[in-house]
Amino acid sequence: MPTTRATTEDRSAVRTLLRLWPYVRPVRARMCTAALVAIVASCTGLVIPLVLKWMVDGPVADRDPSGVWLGALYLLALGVAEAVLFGIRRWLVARPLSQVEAEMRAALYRRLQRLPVAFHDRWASGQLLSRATTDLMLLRQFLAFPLTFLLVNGVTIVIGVAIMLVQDWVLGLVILAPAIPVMWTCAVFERRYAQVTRRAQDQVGDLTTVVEESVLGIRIVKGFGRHRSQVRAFHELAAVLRGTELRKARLLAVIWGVIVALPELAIGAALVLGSVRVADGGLSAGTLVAFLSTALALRWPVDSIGFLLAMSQEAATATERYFEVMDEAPETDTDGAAAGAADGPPPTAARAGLRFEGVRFRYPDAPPDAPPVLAHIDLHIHPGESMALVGATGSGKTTLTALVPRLHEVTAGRITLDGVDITAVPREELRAKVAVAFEEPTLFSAGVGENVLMGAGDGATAADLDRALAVAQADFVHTLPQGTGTRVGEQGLSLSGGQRQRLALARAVVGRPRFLVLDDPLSALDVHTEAAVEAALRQVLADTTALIVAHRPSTVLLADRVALLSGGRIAAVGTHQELLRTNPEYAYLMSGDEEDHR
Ligand SMILES: Nc1ncnc2c1ncn2[C@@H]1O[C@H](COP(=O)(O)OP(=O)(O)OP(=O)(O)O)[C@@H](O)[C@H]1O
Repeated sequence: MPTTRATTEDRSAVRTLLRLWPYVRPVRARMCTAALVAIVASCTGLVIPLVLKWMVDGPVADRDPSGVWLGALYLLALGVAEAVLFGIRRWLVARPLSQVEAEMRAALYRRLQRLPVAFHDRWASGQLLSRATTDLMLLRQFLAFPLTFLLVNGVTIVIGVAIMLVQDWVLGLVILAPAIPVMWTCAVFERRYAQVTRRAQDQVGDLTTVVEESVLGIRIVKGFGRHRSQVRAFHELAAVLRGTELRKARLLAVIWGVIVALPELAIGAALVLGSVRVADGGLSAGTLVAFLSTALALRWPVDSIGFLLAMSQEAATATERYFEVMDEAPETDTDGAAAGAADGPPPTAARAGLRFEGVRFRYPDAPPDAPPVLAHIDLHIHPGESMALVGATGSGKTTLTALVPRLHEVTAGRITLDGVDITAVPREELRAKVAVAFEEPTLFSAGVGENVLMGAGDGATAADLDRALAVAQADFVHTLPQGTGTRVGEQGLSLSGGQRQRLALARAVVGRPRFLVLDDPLSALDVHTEAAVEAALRQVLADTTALIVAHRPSTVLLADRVALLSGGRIAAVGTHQELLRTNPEYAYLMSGDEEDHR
């Protein structure tokens, strides 16, 4: 299962999180206002101990009931002000942050659409899914809460400690004593937590992949009675994830223990020391009350640091995982020197059509010592000609067809359309010129008509749709409950294989492409339907240059000529009959039902 596992050891969480700035920038004013409001709210809480001091040393000592009531009123007003301010903060950030999350998700989706097929070959879909969902949710939570509160709590702690030192510097120093061990624990925690978080988030991605694969492959799972082993595999992965989450919980428990216990001990020590000094008359009771209330008011800001740091680490990991995808180079529109030649020289007879010149191709993730899938391909398909591509299974036919619309890039050599290097043609233009249909037809969760019209530009009409459906012998569409508006289920699973293939073929021909690349498009059809499709397709192919991967003589007969792919080269080119006579490999590949088609 391909996943990416980056190391987080040398990562700076701050530097990683700073990469979020371009997305946060548009809402920076609201974020700053919200942080300011939160700081004011938090500091409002610190005024309460000072009111308490005033009450204890004043009205309480003087036994003045009206002064005590006034003090109580002040305390109530401060409490209400604090609550209202925190409410305003929440209101300020909620909407802008969901906007940030939505924008980041849209950017990720845009990038995924633009990343080359080689990237998608390499990445497990669950890893991408978990980045688009869990990771982005973690980022929103970080921006809404820890980002603000690490700042707010930091400021509150500094102001609170300053107030305590001003009240009584000896007791203040007692309270400050745990600061160094707490900071050291935080630093160690951060490093360890970063690694475990990364592992957990990657494991969520793996688990998502297993769930997705077993849902999509439910027929295979059931058909082969593999449900128990699938459940076992899921349980095993879930147990690994649970172990990692428990490790996270243990780390959190340790830091929480240290962060809570040490300051509590310090408060206890300050309480004893302060009480002794009040008894000796060296400290007023009001000052001790104010001091301890301030210390208690700082408990939450200090205690929360543990989980705020944990959430920040998770957010840093999520950012890292997000940018692993965003940093991948998307498909460029045109490449280097060839760009600009798209308008190119007018095609001459020798140059027109589809040409492969010394094309070599190796999959980027193939082992370095493996031979290239395509070693040296030279092939010329004339304008309006249809060429069948025949070869043993695994000889590279699908690979060769994928090079024409640039789903993969040639390793060496070049492919030209009407004399123009395909790398010089903007991809959008190239893919408008070249239509494709693959053996495994993918349909999207949309209406049948929408699925077919995906193959045409915006100007396509209902007549174009009907023509394409007729060519592909897909008239069964009209008998569906809502005709061409009928939605096909996820991946079109509610249709038969042959029906899906015919829709994919209709999608390929609906835009009247100049070049057509078909990868064994009729393999799932019965002979009668195949013959009908071929008859209709022949009219389409009359003015289209086509490359058709074929396994069966019936499909080969669609084409004007046949190319035999063998050993990474075009071993022979000729008509079906010529090759049958002169090429033993071709004759062998076509043996079986060839007699019916002579
Ligand atoms: N994404 C990939 N990464 C690495 N190698 C690949 C990839 N896709 C295919 N291959 C390898 O490339 C070779 C050619 O595969 P390809 O699918 O082009 O053959 P094919 O002639 O179309 O086969 P078939 O007739 O069975 O469809 C095979 O050895 C295959 O293992």
